[in-house]
Amino acid sequence: MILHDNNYVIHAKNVRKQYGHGASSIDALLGVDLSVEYGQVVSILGPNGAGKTTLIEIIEGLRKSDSGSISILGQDIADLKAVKHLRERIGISPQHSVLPPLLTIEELLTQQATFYDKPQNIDYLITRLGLDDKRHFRIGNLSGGQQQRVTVALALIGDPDLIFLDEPTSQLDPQAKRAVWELLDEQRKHKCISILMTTHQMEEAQQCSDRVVILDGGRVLADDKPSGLIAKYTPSSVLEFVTNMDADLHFLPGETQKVNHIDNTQKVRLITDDPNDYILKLVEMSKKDFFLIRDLRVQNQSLEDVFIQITGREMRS
Ligand SMILES: Nc1ncnc2c1ncn2[C@@H]1O[C@H](COP(=O)(O)OP(=O)(O)OP(=O)(O)O)[C@@H](O)[C@H]1O
Repeated sequence: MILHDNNYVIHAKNVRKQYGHGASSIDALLGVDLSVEYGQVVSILGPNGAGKTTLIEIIEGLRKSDSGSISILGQDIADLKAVKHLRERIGISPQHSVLPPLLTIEELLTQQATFYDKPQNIDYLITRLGLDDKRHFRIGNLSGGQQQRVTVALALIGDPDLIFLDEPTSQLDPQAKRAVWELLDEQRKHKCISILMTTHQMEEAQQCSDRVVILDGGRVLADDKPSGLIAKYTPSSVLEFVTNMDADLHFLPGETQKVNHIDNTQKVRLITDDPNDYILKLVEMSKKDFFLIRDLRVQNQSLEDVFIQITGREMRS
């Protein structure tokens, strides 16, 4: 089946993949649908073994699916002739890549740039990825995190329209992660690039994506904007404050948690759909009697909570 859906830069339908045969076979993908609109960043979020790399590499054309149909940039990937000319428009940062250990960063990027008509500026990529002081280092002498940033540079060097990133920041410290995401954001602002990435970092998926696809056991369990997932699966907020031990808290529901502190105060924690109602009441109470309120805060639930809600377990388990 040929898909030419102009709204989607990626359109995958009913993708299936089994590894091996018989009793020891593994169903890695059990009929996955996934679409990415032009200009979107979509994250595939899931625990180890969920099928993320299998899915992204099938879409990239690096692995073969057993069945299903996939189009990228409007071309059916089964049509090898048609997709050949798309190579220049696609950038790939694989999870495991073998880089030439004897070349320096500058030599590798300069060499790769010659494969493209309009490559990006090498100095710009090196600087924005925080690799200035390593540009003349051989790749084999770089740390895992530095090599990972080189892989991101290689994905961007051809100035692609569509980028695939398989766990692009898994080995990076917070500062390097920020550098990668600021660079990708900058690229998005100036060009209409689309990104499909895999991650098992909730925070990254929540902050960086227009949409999150939660994959587990080879199935898509949820697919929505991060805020949409949180609103759908965890509508409640957490209200927390510290108050004196003898504060009159009769207006709070029975399931409110209270933890005593040694300084004669208690931390109160309440899950509620209407934190504002309780905040107004607390303000009112604090005016009447001796009623301390300190460290009052309302926290929205996170994608971590969504994952637990959907799968019944934490990501790391
Ligand atoms: N080449 C392969 N041969 C056999 N089984 C494989 C192969 N590649 C992956 N699998 C199996 O398929 C399932 C999905 O693996 P995949 O690597 O796609 O998951 P993942 O979500 O990317 O995991 P991780 O977060 O650990 O990278 C796993 O059970 C894995 O063991």
